[in-house]
Amino acid sequence: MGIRTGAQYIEALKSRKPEVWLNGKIVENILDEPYFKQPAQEIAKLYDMQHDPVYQDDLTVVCEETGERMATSFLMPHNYEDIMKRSKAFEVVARQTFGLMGRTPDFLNTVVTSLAQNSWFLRKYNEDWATNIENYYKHLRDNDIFLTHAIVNPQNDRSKNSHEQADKYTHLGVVEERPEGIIVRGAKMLATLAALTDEVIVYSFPGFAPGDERYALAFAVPVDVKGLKIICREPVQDGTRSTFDHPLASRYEEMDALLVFEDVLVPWDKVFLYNNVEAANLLYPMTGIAEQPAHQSGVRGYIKLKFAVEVACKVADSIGADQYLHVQRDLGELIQNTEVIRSLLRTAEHEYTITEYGEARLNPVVLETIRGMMPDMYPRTIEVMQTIGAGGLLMMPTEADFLSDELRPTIDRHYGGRAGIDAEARMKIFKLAWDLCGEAFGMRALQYERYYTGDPIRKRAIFYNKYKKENALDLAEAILAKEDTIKEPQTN
Ligand SMILES: Cc1cc2nc3c(=O)[nH]c(=O)nc-3n(C[C@H](O)[C@H](O)[C@H](O)COP(=O)(O)OP(=O)(O)OC[C@H]3O[C@@H](n4cnc5c(N)ncnc54)[C@H](O)[C@@H]3O)c2cc1C
Ligand SMILES: Nc1c(O)cccc1C(=O)O
Repeated sequence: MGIRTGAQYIEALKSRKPEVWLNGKIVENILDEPYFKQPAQEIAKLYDMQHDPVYQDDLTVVCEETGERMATSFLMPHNYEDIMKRSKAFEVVARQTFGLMGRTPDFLNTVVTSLAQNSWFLRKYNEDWATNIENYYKHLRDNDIFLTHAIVNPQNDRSKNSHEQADKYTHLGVVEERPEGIIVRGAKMLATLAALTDEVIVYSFPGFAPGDERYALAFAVPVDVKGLKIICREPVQDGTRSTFDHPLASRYEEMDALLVFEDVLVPWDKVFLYNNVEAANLLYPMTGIAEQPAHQSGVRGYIKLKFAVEVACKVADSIGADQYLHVQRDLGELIQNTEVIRSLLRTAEHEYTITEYGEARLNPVVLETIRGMMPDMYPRTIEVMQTIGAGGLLMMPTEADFLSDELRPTIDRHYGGRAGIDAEARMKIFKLAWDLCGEAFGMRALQYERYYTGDPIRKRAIFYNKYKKENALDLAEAILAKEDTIKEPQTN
């Protein structure tokens, strides 16, 4: 089939009936539901862009195996050129949604591409797991499937491992083996966009202990598989809000969901890992899924940060507040933050290495530095936006007010900004800002940057411990040892 169009993506959505729960009811038709309509169109647009001559050479490449075009995010990176092709594709996608949709198809394409490129790891444990992930990659690539994922156990009792929870199947685990596959039961979170995807892949971040064998698994199923409940969180928009009043929330809602598997059959050929605590703990660090998706996340996060910083600058400029020294200082800080992330991305890409299996990987220390800094930089941007917009963020007439002939002259008189910024121009900027820094939509977007890659506190601690192990702190050691000449660092 090759690359899909937006219409083909929408047709596939229509052809399925996943069990999606929203506000206490099962959604009969996803696309009739106002909450999902616009976000589905945003995804469809990305599929259409793959066919647009303006974007096609960035978003797609010709697959060496099939001779057909495939999404660039399915390209297995072998050299710097591949890295930069992927980087450009990530950026083109991110710009279309201002980085606000984190789980566009390219994200999980990179996850599965990385797993398949590193199937040697699974093959060490089980030949079938390796073959299964290789075939699954081809299935996604050749049919341009949109995937969601659920890799975290729900927060039931974080002080206990999965096998110690109150119920054996609070967390997702295997109930029994059958000739045709495994039966799985229990919950996983936090499947972003699940209702709008074709299939779901399940695996886990490390953290399994002996006794957790039944929970140590990885597999994929269609989202409409029998027994799968997709329970959506409360929406941040109702699908009918004005695009004037909520330019972002009305378009880029990425609905998150808890997935509850009630005795779902996973066929053997879709099982990628099972009943093996060691393999489950090593999957993340050994298969490139700690690095390759971080490239997409880094590029997307950079675009989102840059966008939010630009909005903060517009807010300040529109009311003349950027004439004040402290506002200039804060905005200067935000702009420098975006430059730090941009520079780190280029460094991570430039300082790539080739693994013994021929995979090109970005510098992991630099990637992890981006992941460590974004949970501080993005909230800081939002904080600055809130403090510059101040009370004005709450003093905004609605689109309906603007449309009132009686009220409009008053609005025009009292809601304008500095010279040259009329009421409508200022309100458009402030409404954009409020979607980012006040609305539930913006708070979810902030929570995403804090947590999408895991708990930032533990991630920084892991980073420190690994850094300490791998670096000799040789400058400090040299002075402590009173060396006359300082040795040059070893390069590898
Ligand atoms: C908007 C959004 C979208 C997301 N999308 C997806 C998605 O599509 N797919 C997906 O699989 N995941 C997704 N994630 C989930 C994400 O992977 C998790 O939120 C993330 O891994 C953090 O885990 P947690 O939320 O369970 O927090 P927890 O790990 O429960 O942490 C909660 C608090 O408890 C502390 N804590 C908990 N356990 C420990 C411990 N062992 N040691 C020390 N401190 C501890 C933490 O420091 C933290 O302060 C998304 C998250 C968000 C916010
Ligand atoms: N956040 C991630 C995810 O959801 C899947 C795979 C990798 C990551 C990551 O940030 O490393």
